[in-house]
Amino acid sequence: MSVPISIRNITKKYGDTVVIPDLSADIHDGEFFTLLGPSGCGKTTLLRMIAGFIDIQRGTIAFGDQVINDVPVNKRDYGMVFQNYAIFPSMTVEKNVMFGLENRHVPKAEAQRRTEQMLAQVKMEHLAKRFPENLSGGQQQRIALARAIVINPQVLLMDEPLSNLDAKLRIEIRQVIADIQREIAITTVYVTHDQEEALSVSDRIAVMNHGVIQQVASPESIYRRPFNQFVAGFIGHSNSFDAVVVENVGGQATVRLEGGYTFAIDVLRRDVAPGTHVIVSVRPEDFTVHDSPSGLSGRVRLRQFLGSHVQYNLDNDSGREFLLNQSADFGTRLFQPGDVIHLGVDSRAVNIFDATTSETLVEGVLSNVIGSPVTEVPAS
Ligand SMILES: Nc1ncnc2c1ncn2[C@@H]1O[C@H](COP(=O)(O)OP(=O)(O)OP(=O)(O)O)[C@@H](O)[C@H]1O
Repeated sequence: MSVPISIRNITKKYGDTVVIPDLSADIHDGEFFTLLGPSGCGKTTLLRMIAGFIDIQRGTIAFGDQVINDVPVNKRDYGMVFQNYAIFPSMTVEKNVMFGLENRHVPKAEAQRRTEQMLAQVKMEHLAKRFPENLSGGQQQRIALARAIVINPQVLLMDEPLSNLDAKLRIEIRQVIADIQREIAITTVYVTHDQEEALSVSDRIAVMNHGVIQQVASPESIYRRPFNQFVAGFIGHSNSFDAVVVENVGGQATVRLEGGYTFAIDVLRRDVAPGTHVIVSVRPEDFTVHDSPSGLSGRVRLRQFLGSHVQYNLDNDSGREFLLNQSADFGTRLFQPGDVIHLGVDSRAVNIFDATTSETLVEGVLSNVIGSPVTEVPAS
């Protein structure tokens, strides 16, 4: 039976180097929870602490009500899928999947039945008698997944399971993983540094940097309402403009960008005073192109056709570069290097960050990190 995982005040040091200073998180029963962050941010370390390969120096990790700090690796009730498949080369596909059941002394007939059922679920029943060396990487990872979940563990742990596969197989296998995870509703902790992968499969994502969770939220919230500039820049691309709040009457605000372009927004926290220096963050797809010379101007430096859209590298009046994405529909006007494009911003889609703390000033957006201060939003 699947259980929630509770992580409280976890610390990890290697010598004097603190890799995880103090981390807490709640992973809900049955959810697909992804640890996402740049290389070296500590996501594998955290996963390996849950798995029991790395000691928990301080803090606790619990599966349901059971604190597992002192439970040995082989007594923790999880299935794990690794980057390098880690299936036994000397055993057939069928034997690989059955291995965990035999270890748990499941009666032979039942073990056989569950193995067949599992192989059908990962669409590998026709290859049951093959040896791993005769399987592709994608097929090996299907077997690794089957082997991890056939034992009905409380938790499924996955450490960059797709990173050895080519781009097309990555998409195919991530759909297999997401489908099966939803079907059996097992609490899953998934580590990746690939943002598209995280956005596509997760119920919630924890974005990490330097051993600290920056934000925990749904993929849509992480992308649309990042809690700070790190999250905004790590997930997709964000253009940042220096700006100042001109007026703010109960959250109905006017903001002026460097260069003078001024626009109205209604999502600013109402406690942000006029005169406050802010960073306005705009996704490349959240500009509108003006026919008349008004708004924000950018001179085209480079145009790249990317299939579904055209990407322009533009220079603003101060010579700073920013990106614009336009759909590549038939009939969309293409600009040439040297052209000046006049733009407005979709004010619902912009994000505004405090220039000093880098944290969001959009009303109601929280980091949802356990233990972090909750910003009070005044009642209307
Ligand atoms: N055994 C070790 N001794 C010393 N430092 C280590 C050890 N293992 C990991 N580290 C350091 O701890 C930090 C976190 O490593 P970790 O592998 O958890 O990061 P990660 O986010 O999973 O990165 P990647 O995606 O590259 O695997 C890194 O700076 C790494 O160099």
